[in-house]
Amino acid sequence: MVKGKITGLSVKDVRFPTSLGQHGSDAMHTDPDYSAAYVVIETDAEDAIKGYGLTFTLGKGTEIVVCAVKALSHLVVGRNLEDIVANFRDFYRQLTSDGQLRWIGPEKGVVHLATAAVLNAVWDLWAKQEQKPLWKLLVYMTPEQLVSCIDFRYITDVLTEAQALEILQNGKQRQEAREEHMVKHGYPAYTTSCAWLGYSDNQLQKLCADALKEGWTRFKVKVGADLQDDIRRCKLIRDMIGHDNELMLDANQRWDVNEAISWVKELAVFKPLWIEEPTSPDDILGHGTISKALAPLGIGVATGEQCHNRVMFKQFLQARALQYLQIDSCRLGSVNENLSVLLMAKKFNIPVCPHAGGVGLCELVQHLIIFDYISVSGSLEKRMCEYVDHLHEHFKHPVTIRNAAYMPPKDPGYSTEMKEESVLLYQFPSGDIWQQIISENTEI
Ligand SMILES: C[C@H](O)[C@@H](O)[C@@H](O)[C@H](O)C(=O)O
Ligand SMILES: [Mg+2]
Repeated sequence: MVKGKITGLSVKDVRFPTSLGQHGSDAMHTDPDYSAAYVVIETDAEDAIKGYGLTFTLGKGTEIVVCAVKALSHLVVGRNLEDIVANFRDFYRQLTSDGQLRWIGPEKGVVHLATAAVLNAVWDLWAKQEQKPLWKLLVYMTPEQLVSCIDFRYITDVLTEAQALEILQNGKQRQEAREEHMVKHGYPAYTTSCAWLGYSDNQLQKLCADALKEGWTRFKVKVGADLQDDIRRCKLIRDMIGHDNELMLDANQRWDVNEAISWVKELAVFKPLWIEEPTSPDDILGHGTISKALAPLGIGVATGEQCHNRVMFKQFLQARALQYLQIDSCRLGSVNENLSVLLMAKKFNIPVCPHAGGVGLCELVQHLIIFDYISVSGSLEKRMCEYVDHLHEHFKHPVTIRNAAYMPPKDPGYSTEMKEESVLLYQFPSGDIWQQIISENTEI
């Protein structure tokens, strides 16, 4: 039973200088400093449990998300947690439909990233008070409770509340067996850690060899800046992993539509399973054109990490413009909006392969995709969750990867809580790490 009134909400700008090692670099984001707007909510409950939430950014601009979180806080502080979870849809709508704030959205951009950070903290608090990892809180909620958390506005033309209920009721069948499978085998993952665009060939080969030894069988490589480089690096990695293992490509929105088609055709020889973000994340029809052109080659289109909201995902699904749907735990309106997208993906029979990496994205999205398998999709076919091997040491309950699979978290909450010393050290710009970088004037 949840309790307590939210008495405080704080938000911090926490940045990790990953650009110094080119970790996370791609054809469009050549110097990412993996960062987070990190939210902590407190209540007056005796248990003094706090809720931790975050959204993911690349360094610059995190301060703007911090401002947006502060702009939302008047809707959160003073609310009873019991009222929030009993009317979660209403609370979601209050955060996303404030008559003035929605003008800088609606449900997109900075204000939606801020909404994600705040709601992620609320879900963390709720799961902790129920003493369950979030995935288990969701699995053991009734279909009615789950549906009550979803704002169906703008998607009822493809998913009504009644259709969502039916999917979830069907999902209750044999869910114990699927939960057992998750606890025993975990959720299948792929790695992006070997082939960031800024890594040298030697780095790529060393990391790939290490990953193969660790049992990884699915690899994603960054492409899009230079075709000859892409051909060389794709050949390198394909030769190392062999033809029994999966290779995916990620262009991070670099190309125009026709350029994407011709460029990927040049890389088809390496038999990629998908091309990720081939063009603008806003170009739904463009993704459809690319999907159709590459289908004869057996190459799918994957996208979602920068897809604003459920309405965009609805149209991607309606237009058959993607073959792999990549939800993100911090881009969409938290668990609430991710639930609606998981249900729409099930309705269209499209596999969900979540985006992860960054700061905490692995820690968070593992809960959502484990729930998806147990209670919504019921399938692991053509499904895998991204894993990136950076920054887990800064979390109190970091992910556990075994045999290239996410093992279900056991600790209560949404795995969002960072170590206090990490927050202190990497807070921007006051943290010691940043004071040192700034004083050395290291190009950052
Ligand atoms: C800037 C980031 O590292 C992106 O390159 C990363 O999220 C990437 O798109 C991915 O799919 O992991
Ligand atoms: Mg990507």
